Amino acid sequence: MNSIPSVNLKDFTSGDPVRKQQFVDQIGKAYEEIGFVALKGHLLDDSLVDNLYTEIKNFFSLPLETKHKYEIPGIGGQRGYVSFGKESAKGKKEGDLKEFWHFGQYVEDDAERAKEYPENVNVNELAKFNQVGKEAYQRLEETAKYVLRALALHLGLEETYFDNYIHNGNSILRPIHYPPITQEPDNAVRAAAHGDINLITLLMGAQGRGLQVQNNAGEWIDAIAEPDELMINVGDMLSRHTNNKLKSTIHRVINPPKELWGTSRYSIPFFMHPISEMKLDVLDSCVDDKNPKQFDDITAGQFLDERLRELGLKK
Ligand SMILES: O=C(O)CCC(=O)C(=O)O
Ligand SMILES: [Fe+2]
Repeated sequence: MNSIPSVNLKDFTSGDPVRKQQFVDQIGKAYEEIGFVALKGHLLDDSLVDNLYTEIKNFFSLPLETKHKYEIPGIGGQRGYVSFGKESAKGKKEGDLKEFWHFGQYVEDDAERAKEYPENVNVNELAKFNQVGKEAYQRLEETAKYVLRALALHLGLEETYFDNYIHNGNSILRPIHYPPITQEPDNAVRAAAHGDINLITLLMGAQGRGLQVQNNAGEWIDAIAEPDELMINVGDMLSRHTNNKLKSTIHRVINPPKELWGTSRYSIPFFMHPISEMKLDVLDSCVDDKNPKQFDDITAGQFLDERLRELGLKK
């Protein structure tokens, strides 16, 4: 496969069983082959998208001293600001050429769960930043819920199988700024090749060139979305849970050609995580003689912890 298939979530939510099943089949096939789809019909409206870009560009334009106030030690970068070069892909020593922010879960109906997560960090300098981030988080989370319902059906599970695992889950919304490149980056790239940790990722901002996905033949193909599309991919948690039936595909963000070094890239992934106690143990339905069980049993919380250490975010 050398392009990313496009699907429309409105088919799934249309109420028409034929269109619904078509969506399930299309996304299921795409995730078994390339692990990525471009999704139309998501739940973010244009004004929310515009406001979110405005707010995050305003934030990353603040003076470095101001941004540093929001870099909170001891929480593995799970909320607030993470400065340039801090995160490196698993197994790579050079840091990625990016700075980012994390909005986390807004737990409003479960005091015990609320205690488990670090609090969201409020930016005082920007009046609308916190509220716009929360709205985008919740719209993306709702969009992701429907995508997971479609995947549950594809896997032969109850449609709502994932619902209780993702309600108040440990998802994060990560606006990223890749600043202009000012000197020869040697071995460093905007984002080195990696698989995502989580269940699925919904990515805003894949409209420009930069994101590339490795297909089965090992070739890097461009993943470029239409203006009204989100890029959505399978992460390692879902790949483990399905014994690699659904593919967590390696992807990267390459540096622009030299004449475009002066431009920033802004992208905004929403990493959909379940609650920490969800067992990622391989589903029985994904094991047979031809596909023996490939992964040890582990919970989502343990798996996340392991990976944050490998990324240099947790000590
Ligand atoms: O910036 C992008 O387009 C993709 C970023 C990405 O893959 C990630 O943060 O996991
Ligand atoms: Fe990624």
